[in-house]
Amino acid sequence: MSDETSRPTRRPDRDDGSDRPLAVDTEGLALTYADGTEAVEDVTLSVPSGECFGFLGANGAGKTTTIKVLSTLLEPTTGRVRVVGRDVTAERANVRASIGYMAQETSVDEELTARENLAFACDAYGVPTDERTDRIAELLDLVDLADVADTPAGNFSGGMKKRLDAATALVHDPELVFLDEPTTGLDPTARERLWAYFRRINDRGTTVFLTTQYLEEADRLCDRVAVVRDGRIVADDSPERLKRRVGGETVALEIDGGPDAVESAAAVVRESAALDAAATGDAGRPSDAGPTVETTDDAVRVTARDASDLGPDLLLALRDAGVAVTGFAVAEPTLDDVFFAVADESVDDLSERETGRFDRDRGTGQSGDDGPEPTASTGVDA
Ligand SMILES: Nc1ncnc2c1ncn2[C@@H]1O[C@H](COP(=O)(O)OP(=O)(O)OP(=O)(O)O)[C@@H](O)[C@H]1O
Repeated sequence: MSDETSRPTRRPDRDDGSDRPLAVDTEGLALTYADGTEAVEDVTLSVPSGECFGFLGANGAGKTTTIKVLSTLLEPTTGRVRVVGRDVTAERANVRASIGYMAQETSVDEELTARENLAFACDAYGVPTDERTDRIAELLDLVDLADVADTPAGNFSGGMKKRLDAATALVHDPELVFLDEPTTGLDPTARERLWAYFRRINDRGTTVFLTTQYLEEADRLCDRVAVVRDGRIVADDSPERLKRRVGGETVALEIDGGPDAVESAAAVVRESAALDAAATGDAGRPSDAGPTVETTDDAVRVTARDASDLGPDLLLALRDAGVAVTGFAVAEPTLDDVFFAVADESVDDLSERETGRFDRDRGTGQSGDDGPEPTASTGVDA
């Protein structure tokens, strides 16, 4: 992928005739800890090979517990859990050989150099001796640490340690890598760099399963995201489609002449045929409720699904009514809107299964090609 700033819509392994198994395939995954905490209650997911998948949730939602089950560190209490086509309980060793796991806490040995850390990981994963030198050199290049290969990791910045950690998880060339909140605590520049490496890893064909609290991270990196709340999936779709369904777009029409002129313009907008047509879309969800028209001191703001499509017709209606529009801007929804909507307990579920649009055989929703470009959003510390 060439663009380092936003994730183009990609549809890996959907219609390419590939017979690779789903990278992650769970049905009703649940895990209750020994003290009775029901950390994960019902997680049903299918992640196709090659996807960059984001698993979002607030603190305590069940992300790490789920990832530990998927990476065979914890046994599920109930449910069917298959990873790279194998059952995580019955075929644990085979699953382990095919996956990499980057934990939340950095696990590099600070006494060892970057190269020695990777050599140690090669030992641990049983990488054939004759492949090690090339593999280590390739990974040091991948994460941009070749120049400091022989420097002790204790001298590295937090971002460099994370990059080394990511490389360590890849020494055995796994089909699938789990990254558990990989950029937590890093500054924006280090985070940005790490994203570039994750893209490279994914672009080489490794499936990426990423947990994060940073919505921008999911937006920028992931083909698809699921949001977990209280151990259950409450949304599952491409970032573009989730944003469109939850947030709606807002068109701001700037009007000269003060509040009275703005109110007159709002009346024209409310009476317009364009708004009437938009109001007859799908109903029943917050995003699908009809368009809303609000006013500020100097603008009329129209929020609706595909509000940008309404813009030209609204401009025409205002021109025909003799209203001067001095500015026009479209604000796109963000993943924050999705997150806050599903964090709000009054919105039960935005998953594709519930809306009937999820096609489990394809493993994802339909293309979001016509969706808005991903926009930057802030982290959530809920
Ligand atoms: N070993 C444990 N024993 C008992 N309860 C646990 C244990 N580990 C986690 N929990 C609880 O399980 C729930 C889910 O925790 P988990 O760590 O999976 O969430 P998370 O989404 O990864 O959160 P965070 O972002 O804070 O890491 C929480 O209520 C947590 O307190």
